[in-house]
Amino acid sequence: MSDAVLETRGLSKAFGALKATDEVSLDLRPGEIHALIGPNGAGKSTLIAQVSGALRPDRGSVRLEGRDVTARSVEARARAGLARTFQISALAMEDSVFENAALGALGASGRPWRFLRPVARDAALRDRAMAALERVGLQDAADTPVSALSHGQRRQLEVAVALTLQPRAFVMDEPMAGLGADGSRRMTGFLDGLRDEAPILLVEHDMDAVFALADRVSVLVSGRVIATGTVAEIRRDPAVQAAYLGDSA
Ligand SMILES: Nc1ncnc2c1ncn2[C@@H]1O[C@H](COP(=O)(O)OP(=O)(O)OP(=O)(O)O)[C@@H](O)[C@H]1O
Repeated sequence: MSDAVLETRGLSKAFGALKATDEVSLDLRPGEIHALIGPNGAGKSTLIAQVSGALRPDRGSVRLEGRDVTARSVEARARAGLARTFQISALAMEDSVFENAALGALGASGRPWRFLRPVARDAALRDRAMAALERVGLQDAADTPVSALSHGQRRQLEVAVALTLQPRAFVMDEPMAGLGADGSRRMTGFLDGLRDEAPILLVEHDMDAVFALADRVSVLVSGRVIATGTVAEIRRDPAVQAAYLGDSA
C-alpha cells in the first residue's frame, strides 16, 4: 500500500473540448514539498480545485491518508485534514487577525460557523488559534484588523488559518504571489520548516522558491504531467526544457 498522504489517480476534467486536466496521477509523501509547475493555462488551478473538492472531476480519484475523499465537499476534506491556502485572499478583512484564526479553528472543530462568539471563551479553540498565530509570527498583531496588515502578513495569516485545521496535508496556491523579493525569501524560509508538520503540494510560479523548496517537482503541460522528479532531474529533462523551462533553466 502507498504511504502517500495525498494521492490523485487519473484526475480528468474537460471544459467542452478542452482537457484542462488529463489523467493526472501524483502523490504527496510525508515530510515533502511537492511543487506543481507549468505554463499559464496548463491546468494547475483546475487540478488544485479537484484536489480540494471545489471542482468535481469527470474521472479519477483523490485519496487522503488512504481514504477516498473524491465525493466529499471542500469542508469535509478540510475537516479530514486537507488545508488549502488560496491564490486570492479568503480572509475576512474587517475582522481581527485573531478572529480569522479562530474561525479556522472553529471550522476544524466541526461546529457551526455561527458560534463564533463562544470561540473567544472556548479555551481550546482560542489556544489553537493563538498557537497558529505564534507559529507564523503574528501573535503581536492578534487584535489588528486584517485590512491593516501588509500583503505579506496576510499571506502569513492564511497559513495560520490553515494551521488551525491541524492539517495532515497542505495545498498551497501561489503563496509567494505579490510578496516581493524579501517577502518571498521569508515565506520560503517559513515553508521550509512547515513541511515537517504536514507535507505541502505547492503550486508556484516563483522558480527560485520552487527550486529552493521542492523535494520533488511535477510539470504539468496541457493538462498532463510530463515529468515528476527532483529539481535536478526536472532541470535536465529534455521534455521539460522544451515545453516549459527553456534554456535558462
Ligand atoms: N471554468 C472554466 N471553463 C472553461 N475553461 C476553463 C475553466 N477553468 C479553466 N479553464 C481552462 O482550462 C485550462 C486550464 O486552466 P487553469 O486555470 O487550470 O490553468 P493554470 O495552469 O492554473 O493557469 P495559470 O498558471 O495561468 O493560473 C485553461 O485553458 C483555461 O482557460
